Amino acid sequence: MPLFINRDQIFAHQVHLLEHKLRSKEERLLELETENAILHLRLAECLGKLHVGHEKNTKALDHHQHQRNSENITQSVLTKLLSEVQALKQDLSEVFAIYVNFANELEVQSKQLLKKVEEANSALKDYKGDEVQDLQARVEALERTLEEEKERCRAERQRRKELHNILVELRGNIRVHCRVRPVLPFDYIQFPESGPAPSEEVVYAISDDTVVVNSSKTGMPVQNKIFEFERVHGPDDTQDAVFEDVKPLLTSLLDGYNVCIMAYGQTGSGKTHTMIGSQPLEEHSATMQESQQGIIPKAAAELFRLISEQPAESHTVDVSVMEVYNNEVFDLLARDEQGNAVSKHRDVISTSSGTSQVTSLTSEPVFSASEVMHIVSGVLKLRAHRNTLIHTDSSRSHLIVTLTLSSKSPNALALARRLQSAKKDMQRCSQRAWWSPRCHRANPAAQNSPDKLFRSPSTSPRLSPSHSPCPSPRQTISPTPFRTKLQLVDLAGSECVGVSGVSGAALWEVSCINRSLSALSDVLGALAEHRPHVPYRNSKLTHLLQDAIGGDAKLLVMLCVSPTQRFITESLQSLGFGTRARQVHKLPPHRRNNTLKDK
Ligand SMILES: Nc1ncnc2c1ncn2[C@@H]1O[C@H](COP(=O)(O)OP(=O)(O)OP(=O)(O)O)[C@@H](O)[C@H]1O
Repeated sequence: MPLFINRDQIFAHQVHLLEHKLRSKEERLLELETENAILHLRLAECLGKLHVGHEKNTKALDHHQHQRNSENITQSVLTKLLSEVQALKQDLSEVFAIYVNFANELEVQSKQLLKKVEEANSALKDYKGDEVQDLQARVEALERTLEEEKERCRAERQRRKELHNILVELRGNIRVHCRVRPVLPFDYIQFPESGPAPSEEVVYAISDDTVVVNSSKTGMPVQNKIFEFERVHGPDDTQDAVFEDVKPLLTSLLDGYNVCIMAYGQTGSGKTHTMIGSQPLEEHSATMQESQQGIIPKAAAELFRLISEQPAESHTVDVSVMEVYNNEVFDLLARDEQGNAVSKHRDVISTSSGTSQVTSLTSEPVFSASEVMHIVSGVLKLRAHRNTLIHTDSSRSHLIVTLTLSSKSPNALALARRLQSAKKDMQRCSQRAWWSPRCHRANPAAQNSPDKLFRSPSTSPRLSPSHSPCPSPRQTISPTPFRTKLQLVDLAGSECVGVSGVSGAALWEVSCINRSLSALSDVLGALAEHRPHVPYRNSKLTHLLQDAIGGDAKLLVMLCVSPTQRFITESLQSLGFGTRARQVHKLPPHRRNNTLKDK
């Protein structure tokens, strides 16, 4: 190891040491600075916390101060309230004292009043003894008189009705009933912009014999047109209610009158509903609900009920059904060689006694109402129907159901009518005999045995016996059955071609329907005006119904009317037809001596 260390080396060594120390000092300084910064941070944190604590403290102090203030206020309010309660208590005790005084006073006063009332009552009793009792008696008497008057009025109304009915019968008037149906979906009018809208109701049944139509023309005030008929039914009237007023005619049938009930009205006005009922064809049977049945099933039931009250086996009933379609008569009970149901064309002829008759018309014996309806519902399928804009199932033909009643042991009234009728027929025939060779020629045929013409009811089907023109005196006293006819007619509906929207074959149908209804109207016009010629033969319908319309049968026209503005023209036309029908004075109805004619 060298002994001499030069100064530079020592110096360098010292510098190195000093540099080392400096570095250590600097490091230490850095550490201290870091610590200082941390301590600064902590200080800041502590200062922050101190500030928050100070704030909290201040708030708590404030709160405390506020509480103390509130307590002071509450205390003062309580003190005030207490003094007020004290004052109120004082007032209350004063009021109570007043009330007690008042109650005592009231008691004294009511006692005094009661005493006065008792005194007044006893005074009134003395008074009532004379004038009030007298007044009371007069009021009671007046009430009694009023009741009696009301009763008399009711009886008078009833009597007026009965007398009117007798008058109608004596004058031979046609009875007209009217039924206004309810508003139905097809009463709605289809507007291109807004779709369907209900048409306004304008036809009202205002009483049991009056219909009012609110008729308005554009720019004119509304006019009420009033129509009176023997009976008017409103939209709420049931099938039973409608039949109730038709029922007496069935008794007339057994008393020897021919009867015809005919439904007239525009298409869709409710004729088929009224005459048959409103259920699908298949259901037109005995099973149709009784309340839903129309006049035909109800009349058949009533007829058989009336027969059941007569001596057994005294009556037989035959049914025939025909339709007038496109002015031709069709027998709906006819059968082909194989026995299948076919509708066959038939002719209507006039007999020399002035009646009309359908040739070779098939009739079947029936023994109950359900049998009648079974046959009728069977042939309804053959009836012409069509779908029109107004009515989806519109009848295109006039349907005529005839029930012929043959009576072997007629009642006294029927016998009297028969005698009277026989006399008339003999007179008529003897007057005609001097000029009518046909009358003489016809007599031998008329003397045929009744058995040849009236087969046993069990043989079915059979042809209706044809009329012979003149009876002989011997025949008038022969004890053979006599016949009365119940004709039930569901006419096809009148309609405007434009409204029903039909064309082609359907147009021809409408034209035929309208022409036959107009012919019916013409016949009524001629009868009402007593014209010498009545144009029965202008249509098959009028020719066929000649006896019912102009003869001595009891005829009831059931007008069916739609209630809405949409069909007002047709409704007014139907009501006008009914009014015209009422004006017809026919021969007073009498029993026709069918025995003689049929022989
Ligand atoms: N009084 C009524 N109550 C309830 N519905 C009714 C009434 N009258 C008619 N209707 C209904 O109105 C519709 C038309 O009635 P209906 O078939 O009897 O008319 P219509 O006069 O016979 O018509 P058309 O002459 O075209 O055959 C049916 O659906 C029927 O059920």
